[in-house]
Amino acid sequence: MIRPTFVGAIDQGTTSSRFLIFNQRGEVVATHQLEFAQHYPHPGWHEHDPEELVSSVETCVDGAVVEFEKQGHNREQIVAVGITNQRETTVVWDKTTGKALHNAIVWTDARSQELVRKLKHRIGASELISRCGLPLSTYPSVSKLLWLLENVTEVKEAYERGTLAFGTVDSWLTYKLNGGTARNIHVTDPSNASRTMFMNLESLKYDADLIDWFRLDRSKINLPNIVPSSDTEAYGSLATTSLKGTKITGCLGDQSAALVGQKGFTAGLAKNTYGTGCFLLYNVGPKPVISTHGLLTTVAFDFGEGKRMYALEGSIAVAGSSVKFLVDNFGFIESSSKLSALAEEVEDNGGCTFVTAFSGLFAPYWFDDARGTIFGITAYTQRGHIARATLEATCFQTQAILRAMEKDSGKPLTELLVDGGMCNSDLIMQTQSDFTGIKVNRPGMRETTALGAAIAAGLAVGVWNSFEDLENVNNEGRTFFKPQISEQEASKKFARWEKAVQMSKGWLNDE
Ligand SMILES: Nc1ncnc2c1ncn2[C@@H]1O[C@H](COP(=O)(O)OP(=O)(O)O)[C@@H](O)[C@H]1O
Ligand SMILES: O=P(O)(O)OC[C@H](O)CO
Repeated sequence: MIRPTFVGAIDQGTTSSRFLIFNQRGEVVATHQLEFAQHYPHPGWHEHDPEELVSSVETCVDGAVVEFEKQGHNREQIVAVGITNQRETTVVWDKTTGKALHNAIVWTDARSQELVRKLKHRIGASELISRCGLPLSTYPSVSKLLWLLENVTEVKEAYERGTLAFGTVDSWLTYKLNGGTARNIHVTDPSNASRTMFMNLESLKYDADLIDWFRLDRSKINLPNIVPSSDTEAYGSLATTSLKGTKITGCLGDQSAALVGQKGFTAGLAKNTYGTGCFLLYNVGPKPVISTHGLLTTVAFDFGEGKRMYALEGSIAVAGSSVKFLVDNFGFIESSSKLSALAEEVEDNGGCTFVTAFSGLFAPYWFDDARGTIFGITAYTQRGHIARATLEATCFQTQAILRAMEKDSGKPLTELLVDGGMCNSDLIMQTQSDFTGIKVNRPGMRETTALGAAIAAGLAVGVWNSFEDLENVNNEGRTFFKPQISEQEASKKFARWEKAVQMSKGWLNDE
């Protein structure tokens, strides 16, 4: 009897780590998830403990394997593992000891604000985007690395010695899960490398001019080798956990993975993932398109010649984290899943608009001096109004991104594929459809990010041989949300949002 094969996916997100085991139909057969600590040492700072990221992943792998074997399967049926991860988050370690030299600086972290402002005055600053797809901001990894080099003695010393290793979370996990110094596997894929500002979007190689522009000495810093997102050798194999020996054959930044998991393989398809942040990726085809309206350009995935795609990206820094904020900081609700119920206690936002600019506003605004602001509070305001204004903030930013995307691509989008924690709320998805005036298409199986990583890994080892093999994967249980308000009403609401955005700008100017 031929035993079925399975693929594992490590999903290391901003709020939690997970390991999921998929069958060939793309169904989840076993899973384990673990939240880990968020560190906010100062306003605007956000860190993770790199060792905890690794141990949480290891615990998830072991937990899911136990569940898998309880079902009568054998761990050897898991033929490959893919990794997907929060992007930009920066880890530095010493390549001789394998020890992290600082906490990971998370993608949301705004501590490099001053440094970035100075860089913006350097000649050539405005041209960087045409080479690497990203504008200067606190968001990409480079600003975090430069801050570490300026402020942390151990990092500076390792740089001077030539032993400093830099990586995004995919590189760090691959390095550690391969056993660290024992194998010294230091790699990344183009979808992750395109978040650093070091990679040339056309060549998918490090760009010496970019590295020089940041005044970094390439000979003193160990950058991960950029290899395809799907590869049978480069990522090594698991040396720890109960899946010892299983090959890692896929790697994608989480937003790219979600696009792959939604089967957004062709130009014109777009997905929006409502996780801690919210990220809209629009597949623009095999050539990069540089935005002139506040969007980013990123490598969508690189599955080899003819299967390499780029995306325009609209990044929203705060989405699910605003819901978590109502839970953790204000105790408005006991858990995120209760947000919709609270919002449904009232009919509308009661005149409140919440600009959730906790660390400035990302696309398409890029205001680093804005901070979270609630407008329109009166004696009438109830908790339900704030809940509604909170969920609307993500939907309005998505609306702003779609408008920018239409201008850049020249084509209006007709359907938005959605996933991520917040998409579990019907109210949020209906609001999104109302605001944007387009159909929202939500899959039944919403672990699309992990599925994307599994697809990247599975394509390398022949679990699937082509995109056509995935035709029947994840089609079931879809829900469609269609606009229920007029275009005129949506525009009126949006104008109010834009006014609030402009009024939140400049809050930090005098600091
Ligand atoms: N039903 C829900 N309604 C609103 N927000 C939700 C709901 N379920 C989860 N969330 C939010 O989604 C986020 C988690 O989504 P997830 O996709 O797991 O994120 P990540 O990949 O960033 O770790 C949390 O910030 C949580 O507040
Ligand atoms: O953790 P998420 O899902 O919000 O994704 C984080 C992004 O990759 C940051 O760019």
